[in-house]
Order: sequence, then C-alpha cells, then structure tokens
Amino acid sequence: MPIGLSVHDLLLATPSQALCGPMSFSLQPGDRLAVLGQNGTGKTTLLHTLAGLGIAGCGQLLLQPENSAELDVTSLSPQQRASRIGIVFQHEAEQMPASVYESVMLGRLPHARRWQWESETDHQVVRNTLEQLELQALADRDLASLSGGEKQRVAIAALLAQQPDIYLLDEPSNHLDIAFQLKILGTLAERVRNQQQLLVMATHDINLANRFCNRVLLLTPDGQHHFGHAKDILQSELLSRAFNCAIESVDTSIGRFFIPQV
Ligand SMILES: Nc1ncnc2c1ncn2[C@@H]1O[C@H](COP(=O)(O)OP(=O)(O)OP(=O)(O)O)[C@@H](O)[C@H]1O
Repeated sequence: MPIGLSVHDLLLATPSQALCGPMSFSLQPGDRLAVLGQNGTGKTTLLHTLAGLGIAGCGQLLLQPENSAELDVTSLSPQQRASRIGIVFQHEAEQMPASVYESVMLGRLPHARRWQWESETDHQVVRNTLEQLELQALADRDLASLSGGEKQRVAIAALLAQQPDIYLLDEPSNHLDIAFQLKILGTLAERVRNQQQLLVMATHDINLANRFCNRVLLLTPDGQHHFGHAKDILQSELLSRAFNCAIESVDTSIGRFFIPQV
C-alpha cells in the first residue's frame, strides 16, 4: 500500500546527550532516503526512533498510508508495527539456532494469525526470496555456520519476506561483495519504487546512496542536519564539511562518483 512519512520537530538524543535536531521532513510514497554522517552523529538512533523502538528525545512521527488516516508511529501496537515496519540492524543480536529457511520464514511472522501454521503463500514467499538473493543452496544450513556476507543476505531476505511498508536498514552493504551490494540495493530500491513504499538506509557509502536513493539526510557533528533531494545534498563542499575530509566529485559516463582526497 502506498505510504508516506512525516517527521515533525524530532529531536534525537541518547539518555545522556542531545544528538541532532529538531528536524522536520517528509517522505513521499516510493522515496528512498539515505542517512549519512560521521560516526556517532545519530544515524542508528534515528533508525531505532523511526522504528518506534523508543523515542529518545521528542517529536512526532506520522505514517501516512494512502486513503486512510495518519498513524502515530509511537502509538502502533507491536503487531501493527511489525506488519508495517521492517528493520535490519547493523549488528544482529545473537541468533537462535535456526536454518536459513527458518530464519527467512521468521520474516513472515507478522502475517500469521494466532495459532496458525505457515501458509502455502508464506512458503512461496520464502522460496522466491531465497531464489532472489541466491540463497537456495544454503536453505538447510545452520545460520551460525554462514559467512558474514551470507548472514547479511539472510537478514535482508527475512526483511524482504516480511513485506513491510517501511524498510529500515543500518549499513545494508556491510559484508556484501560489490556484486551483491548492487543486486540487493537494486532489488530493495526497485520494490520500494514500484510498490510506493519507503526505504531509509544509514550508510557510509556515499556512492551507493547516490545510486539508489532519491533523498538524503546528512547529519553533522554539531547537531545540525541537511535534508533534500540527493543531487542537492550530495555536493562536494557540503560533504567535505560534514565528514571533515576533502571529498571530490567526478562525473563519469555512468554517473557521478565521490572520492575522498588523499
Ligand atoms: N544507550 C545509549 N546510551 C548512551 N549513549 C548512546 C546510547 N546509544 C547511542 N549512544 C551514543 O549516541 C551517539 C550516536 O550513536 P549512533 O549509533 O546513533 O551513531 P551512528 O551515527 O549510527 O554511528 P556509526 O556511524 O558509528 O554507526 C554515539 O556517540 C553513541 O555512543
């Protein structure tokens, strides 16, 4: 279902310090937002806040599903939150013993009715997702035995199988080789664009942000932020100041790339 998000006066904070804000911005259905900024500027804290996992600070987060009333993220029930919002953390919590297939099936939990076994639709979604992320050959493997990149693909497969309205990802390219970075971010961006959903990803890769996101939120160490169209925010001067490192942009036949100066 097409969905937008509106953020009002959001102040990001930890229990001991204010990090960033107040910030106000809105995302339209189909938008892909990259959250950029130096280490410790609050990117992960923002993702947690958008997921409704405890607002640190204050502000208002409103989901705007097409043709129905706005929903305040902080007042969603756990069931509503799980069916609308999916998140892949940077460091997945210690996993329970499970196969790859079972782990991806966990993404279907928000769709299950109480006391109901997985449906044929659930199995079909899991099989399709495993195929999409080239994980079929690993389906029966114990999660603990996988490589870092394989585990990251399983985590993203579970998110795709969940089919939420909002996809939140912290450093999605972590551990992925170059081909999988492009394939997986391409898959996510295409789905979000086609289904008019939302994607928010925290990343340190400016080039992936430029390639797959149409909106950027740049957090700076002084607690300021810049939000806007990717092409307006991804500018050498702004990036160099935000990262305290000279960053050049180079235009090539396949697009613009950003390179830190040595
Ligand atoms: N529960 C907490 N208690 C105290 N400080 C915290 C807590 N959670 C996060 N912080 C601090 O808040 C700041 C922002 O953390 P956050 O993880 O959001 O940064 P980030 O931009 O995602 O960083 P990175 O690029 O390193 O992943 C950091 O200085 C972190 O140490």
